[in-house]
Amino acid sequence: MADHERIEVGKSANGSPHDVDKALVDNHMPVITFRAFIMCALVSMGGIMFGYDCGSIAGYLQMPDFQSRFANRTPSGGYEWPPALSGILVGGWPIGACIGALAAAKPADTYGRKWCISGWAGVHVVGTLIQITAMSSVGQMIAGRVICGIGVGALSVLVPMYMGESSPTLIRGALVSAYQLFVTLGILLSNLINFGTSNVSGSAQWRITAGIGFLWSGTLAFGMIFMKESPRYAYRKGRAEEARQTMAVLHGVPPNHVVIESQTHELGLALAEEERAGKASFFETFKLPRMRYRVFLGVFLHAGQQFTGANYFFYYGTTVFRATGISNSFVTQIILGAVNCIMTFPGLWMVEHLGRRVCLVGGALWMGMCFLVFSSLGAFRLNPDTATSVGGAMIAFACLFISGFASTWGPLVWGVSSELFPTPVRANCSSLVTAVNWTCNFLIGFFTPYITNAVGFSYGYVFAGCCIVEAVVVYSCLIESHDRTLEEIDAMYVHHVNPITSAKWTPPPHLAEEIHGPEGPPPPPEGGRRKSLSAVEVATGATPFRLYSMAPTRRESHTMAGRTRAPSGLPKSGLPGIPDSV
Ligand SMILES: OC[C@H]1O[C@](O)(CO)[C@@H](O)[C@@H]1O
Repeated sequence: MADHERIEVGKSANGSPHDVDKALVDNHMPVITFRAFIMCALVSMGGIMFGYDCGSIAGYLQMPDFQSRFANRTPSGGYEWPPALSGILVGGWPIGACIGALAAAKPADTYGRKWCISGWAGVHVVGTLIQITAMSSVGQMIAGRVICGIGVGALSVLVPMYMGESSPTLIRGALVSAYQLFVTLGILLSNLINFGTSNVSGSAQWRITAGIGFLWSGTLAFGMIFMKESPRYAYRKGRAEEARQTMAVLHGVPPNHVVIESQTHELGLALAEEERAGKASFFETFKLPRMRYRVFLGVFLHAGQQFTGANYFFYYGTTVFRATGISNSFVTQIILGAVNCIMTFPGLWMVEHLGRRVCLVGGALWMGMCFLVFSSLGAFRLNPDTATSVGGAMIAFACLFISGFASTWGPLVWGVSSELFPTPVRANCSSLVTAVNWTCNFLIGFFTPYITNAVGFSYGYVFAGCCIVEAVVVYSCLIESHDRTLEEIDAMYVHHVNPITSAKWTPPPHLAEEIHGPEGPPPPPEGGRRKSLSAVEVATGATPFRLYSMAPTRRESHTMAGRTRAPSGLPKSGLPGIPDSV
């Protein structure tokens, strides 16, 4: 249809009766508008803040001015970090983040996404202020880290949620996946800035890096004031016209465009379906068919992501590589940060072409192998005479490890775990697994100094062992969800499909109809094949596009804690208080 051509369609794109006789237009829709670009650039600051905080501490611990203020003096006149101190300086941040992630959802539903994002970024500004003004009080420094963690943790839930709810359809999938990319970019930026300031004299060494942190959080806190509320949130609050106007502005089309009409209608359907499906309480979650198994898998994947050992390098890399005798460990940290950022791109391609199981099992085996070599070199070959060659080889294996992490377990775990959970329990399960991720992140941050003090580089064998266990568990327990609808994944777990052969599974005819209804499988969403769910769903249970499972098909009941009658021969919802038939 020609651009700007006005058409009378007689009724809405969805044929909804209330829109009959409304004039719709179907003119050209740009891929991205200036307004949408500014919105995305602004909220991506949330991802950068995550990575920046995570990556900067490694450098601080090695900076002489930071040590002279906060570390303990040794009898020889130097400085040392008692394990408890460095552990809490590093680990206080993920503990704060865990609290922030758990606290974020409720106020975001009450006050709206945009004001909460601005507010939590403001919390981060306060945390940074506390850190930067610390003269020699380590308690103040720790408090600042925890407060920054609270801000980042809350934003780790809200930023992907806002992106998913607001960004134009055509770029939504790419943008939401890009969140992990911004995290890796933040790590790299902090590594580069630490490198630049490490030779500056005085407290500017670390205060410059910390001060630049204001740029991300201050811009986000201030900039959000001028952003529009997420259309999905506005719609839920009964402000349908505002939602329509916002979508129109972000898509660069008039409010009566067919796409806006269709999306407004879908918001209505999604909301009605969510209300119909209801929410299961935390304990009811475990009574659903095979939910204990699936929750175990989700928790395992998130704990596993942390116990691959990636944060051993991101938090303590500078210390680790100084111990190998490498002259500038800040450079090594930059190399690791760059590998982490760049290798996230092939990961996005691999998961779509090789599938989840191959990526996760292959990634875990690869990382395990890298840690085996890394630790063996450090434990048995490293001595003052071999420091340059062995230290160099250790850096090479650390880079190979990070490549494996960044292209598999780093980004994939968030999407894969969310595909495990049916709609009514997704919010509960997602909070649980996010909290597990942050808690394990804390465990690595806190206990690493104790363990490395005791066993040195042999610590890497623990991570190697974890990676191998992870490969075995994923191989034996995780169903291949690539190119499957949520209904199929759900049914495959409920019907005990063998994970090892799951990629080739086709539903027997009677089940195919239960899954898809008599019309067969629904068409894929805009833009081709269905992709893994994003951090949006993980964090909130919200869905950036309308899920197949939210379509009001009759089969949903048997696996999705539905309120309708469970089809014969299939497990019932098992939820107390939710009747099997209505
Ligand atoms: O890119 C590395 C970063 O990614 C995460 O695993 C989150 O997915 C962080 O814990 C880590 O610091």
